[in-house]
Amino acid sequence: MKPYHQIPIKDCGEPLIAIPLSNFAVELPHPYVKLGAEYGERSPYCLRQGVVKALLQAQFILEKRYPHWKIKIYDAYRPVGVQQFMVNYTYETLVKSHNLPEKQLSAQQRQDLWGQVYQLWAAPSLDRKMPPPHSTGAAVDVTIVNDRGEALDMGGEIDELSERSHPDYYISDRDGENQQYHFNRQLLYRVMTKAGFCQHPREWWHFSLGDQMWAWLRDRNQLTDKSVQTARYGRV
Ligand SMILES: C[C@@H](N)C(=O)N[C@H](C)C(=O)O
Ligand SMILES: [Zn+2]
Repeated sequence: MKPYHQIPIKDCGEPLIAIPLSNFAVELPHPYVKLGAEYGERSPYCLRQGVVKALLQAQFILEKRYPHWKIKIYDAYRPVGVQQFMVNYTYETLVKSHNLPEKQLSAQQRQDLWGQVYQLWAAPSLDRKMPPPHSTGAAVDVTIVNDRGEALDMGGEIDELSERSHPDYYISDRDGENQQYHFNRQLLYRVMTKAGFCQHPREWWHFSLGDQMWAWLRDRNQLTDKSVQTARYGRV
């Protein structure tokens, strides 16, 4: 259980709608579909109506300052089944990277590896009081591409299991290249938060609006008067 799971959810009932992809850049084919994840009848490129509106606002803010630059959508809606698939996939990839058959791992080694997985991924819980953020249609993983269609270098990859995923990893670096990574991350942070999103404290690419994490972060960062915040989006 994460601290944000204490936040009560009062779902506002807004529908999941297709993201108007022509306004953005998109990672295609979808990275998790490529790995074999099954989405059923819903596309990964949909979000709650209010979240799509905010994402369009973020795109507007970006292109006002940088004409023809685009927010690039890596992932959006994710059913709990896909969350489970990605959690398992990440664990199996970690095991392989240790060059050991899973059966030979000690209980401690297994526990450590699962700990690393859950540093990055939310638990694939079916409990309606603690939905994985992407299963609410309120979370989106994004980066930025410039007017030549090139992704800005953020000094780390989306979904990277490392310290470099921390949004402020390069903050105190005065070295030229690392400073540029921090600048690029700051640009993404600014356009998304100006549109109302909150950023995951450990992942430079993950933003959400209206889910439990968002309500908890707003409370923590004192962005609201109310001491008890409520999430407006639960599991779809
Ligand atoms: C791992 C990344 N793609 C992500 O979305 N992480 C958050 C915490 C999640 O799993 O909801
Ligand atoms: Zn995410």
